[in-house]
Amino acid sequence: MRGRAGGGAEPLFRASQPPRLPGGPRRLCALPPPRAARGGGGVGWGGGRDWPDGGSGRGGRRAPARGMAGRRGALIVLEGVDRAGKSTQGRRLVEALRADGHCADLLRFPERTTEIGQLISSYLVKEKNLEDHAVHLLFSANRWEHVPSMREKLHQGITLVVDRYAFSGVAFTSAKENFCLDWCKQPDIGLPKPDLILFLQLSPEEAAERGNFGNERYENSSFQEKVLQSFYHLMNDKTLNWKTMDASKNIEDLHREIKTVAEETMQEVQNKPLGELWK
Ligand SMILES: Nc1ncnc2c1ncn2[C@@H]1O[C@H](COP(=O)(O)OP(=O)(O)OP(=O)(O)O)[C@@H](O)[C@H]1O
Ligand SMILES: Cc1cn([C@H]2C[C@H](O)[C@@H](COP(=O)(O)O)O2)c(=O)[nH]c1=O
Repeated sequence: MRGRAGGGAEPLFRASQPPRLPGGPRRLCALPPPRAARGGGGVGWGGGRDWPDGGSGRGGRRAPARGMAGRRGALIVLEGVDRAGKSTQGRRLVEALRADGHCADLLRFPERTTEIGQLISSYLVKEKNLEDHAVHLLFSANRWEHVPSMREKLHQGITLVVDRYAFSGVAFTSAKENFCLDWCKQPDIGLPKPDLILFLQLSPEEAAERGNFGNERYENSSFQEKVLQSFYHLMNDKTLNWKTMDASKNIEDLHREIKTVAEETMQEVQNKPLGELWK
C-alpha cells in the first residue's frame, strides 16, 4: 500500500459510501458506527459499515453487543514481501465478502494515522531515522493500540482482513544484522491470533517490477530476499494456519482462491474462541 507518506492515509471504504444491500444472506452483525468514523482519521475500519437493514444504526435503534447469532468474525492476515499484492487482495476480499452479505472490515499495519503510525511513516519515508530496536517496538505498539477495537469487532461478528501483522514485524526486523527471530517475536506475544495467514508468495525480483518499488526504506531486492527467508522460518510454526498463495497469478484468479479459503475459515472458526498469538 503506497501513497501514505506524511500521515493521513486515505480511507479504503468511505463513511459516505452507501451500504451494500446484498441479495444473498442477511448480515449477522449489527453494531454502532465505528469510533474511527465518528472521530475521523480512521482507516480501514469499514466506513461502509452495513446494518442488516441497510440503515446506519444511528437514530435511536440500539445495536446488540454481539453478532446476532453469537458468532465471531475471523481474523485473516495477508503477508508477503513488499508489492506481493496484499493491499489489492485485501480490498478485493473485503468487497467480495460484503457483497455476499458478510460483515468485513479491512485494517492494515502499519496504521499510519495514529501518533505512533505517523512516527513510523516518517521513518519509512526516510524523513526520520530511528534506532532499529525502537522502531521494532513502535511497529508492535501500533498493533497493540488497535487490539481493543479488533477484539470488539471480531466478537461482534465482523471478519477482519489485515494487511500485514506481527509476521511482517518479525520478518523485517530479523532481516537486519544482529536480530534473532525470538527477540523480534516478544512484543507481539498475546496479540489476537490470526485464524488464517495468507502468504502471498512472490520472488523479490518479480515484486520489484511492480509499481513504485524503491521509494521507501526497505524497498531493495537484497533486503527483501532476507525478509522472505525470515517469513519462511516463521511459516514452520505449525500452531499457526499458514496458507501459501501463488502471488504471481493474475489478480482475479488469486482473488477467487483467497476468497474460497477465507470463507472456509470464517465457517470453521465462527464458534471457536479467539486465540492468543505465540502463547
Ligand atoms: N497479481 C498481480 N499481478 C500483477 N500486478 C499486481 C498483482 N497484484 C497487485 N499488483 C500490482 O502490484 C502493485 C503492488 O500491489 P499492492 O499494493 O497490492 O501490493 P502490496 O503487497 O500491498 O505492496 P506493499 O507491501 O509494498 O505496500 C500495484 O501496482 C498492483 O496493482
Ligand atoms: C507491519 C510492519 C511493516 N514493516 C515494513 C514493511 C514495509 O516495508 C513497510 C510498510 O509498508 P506498507 O506499504 O505500508 O505495507 O513497513 C515493518 O518493518 N514492520 C512491521 O511490523
